[in-house]
Amino acid sequence: SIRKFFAGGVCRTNVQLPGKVVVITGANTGIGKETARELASRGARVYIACRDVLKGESAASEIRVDTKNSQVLVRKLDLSDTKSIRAFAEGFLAEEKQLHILINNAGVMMCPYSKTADGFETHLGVNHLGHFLLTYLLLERLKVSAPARVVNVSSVAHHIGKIPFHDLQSERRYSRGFAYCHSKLANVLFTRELAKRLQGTGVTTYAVHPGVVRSELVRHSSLLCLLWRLFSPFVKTAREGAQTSLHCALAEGLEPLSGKYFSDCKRTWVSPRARNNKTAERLWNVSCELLGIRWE
Ligand SMILES: NC(=O)C1=CN([C@@H]2O[C@H](COP(=O)(O)OP(=O)(O)OC[C@H]3O[C@@H](n4cnc5c(N)ncnc54)[C@H](OP(=O)(O)O)[C@@H]3O)[C@@H](O)[C@H]2O)C=CC1
Ligand SMILES: CC1=C(/C=C/C(C)=C/C=C/C(C)=C/C=O)C(C)(C)CCC1
Repeated sequence: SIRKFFAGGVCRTNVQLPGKVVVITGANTGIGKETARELASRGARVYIACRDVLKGESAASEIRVDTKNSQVLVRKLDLSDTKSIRAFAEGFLAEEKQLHILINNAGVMMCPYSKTADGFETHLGVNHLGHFLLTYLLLERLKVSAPARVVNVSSVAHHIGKIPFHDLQSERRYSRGFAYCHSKLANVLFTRELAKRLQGTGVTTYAVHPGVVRSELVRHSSLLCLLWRLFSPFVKTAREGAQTSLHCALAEGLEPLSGKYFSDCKRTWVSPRARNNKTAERLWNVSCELLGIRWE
């Protein structure tokens, strides 16, 4: 019963997905892979968008066998390179007329200071800007497929994040823990602003905290690796961690809660900074400037 308590909320909807198209970033492992497995088992065509196609293929073949759904496809997407994001989107748009569910799941945590191919600090570049650009490029397909949903996997860590507009690339000061928290706050603010701009389109969006989950996310921190192992009965499995993403992607009647943040399959409070419309709008504008896009 202790395990059951820590396993958290469960996605209880029976919605089936024949004919539906799903893209999940970082679905070769961890929470993303389990999300992909469940959506494939419900009959969707699932695109595993990942930076390492070999790892993606190994996850996909396991899911195909497990779910008896042959429509699990792997495509290259490196969120640390806008050229790769554009190439992925171009390929996808040529291949698919519809997109019903986009799950922005991939993430990095506490990596040593580095920059993406476009000169963005890696947490900001991969966790926020990469998904921001991907969503922008796929948005028309989501709109024509409405009702459609965008799920952004954030974290409870957003509570200690803030958006350092004066030093967005952390060039003056870098803390790998805080850089992660800032990027997860950016996910919540992006969700909030996106929901506002998508009103009336039939596309809705949700931010998610999956729980504390056993996965490869802690790979850059030996302390967290140790903590995760020591407290393993209290840490969710990846399947348990996928439940809130699945709930936000599938549950009926969630549309009025577009832009909100969920944990354990329930709407949950966000930090005051994550409720600031001015910050959300400013982050939106700065993100467009950095990426060289016009997104009204
Ligand atoms: N685990 C936890 O306790 C928590 C996780 N989260 C969030 O959940 C999400 C999933 O994380 P989780 O499954 O735990 O972690 P994992 O590390 O197991 O999975 C992360 C995925 O993101 C991919 N990824 C990393 N960088 C890039 C990139 N540049 N381009 C494309 N894909 C990339 C990884 O690919 P590769 O395998 O090639 O490295 C991997 O597929 C993240 O957004 C994370 O912030 C939030 C709160 C807690
Ligand atoms: C205190 C404590 C824990 C540590 C929790 C931590 C450190 C959570 C970090 C969450 C992160 C990094 C989220 C990522 O987005 C455990 C191991 C659950 C066991 C119970 C006691």
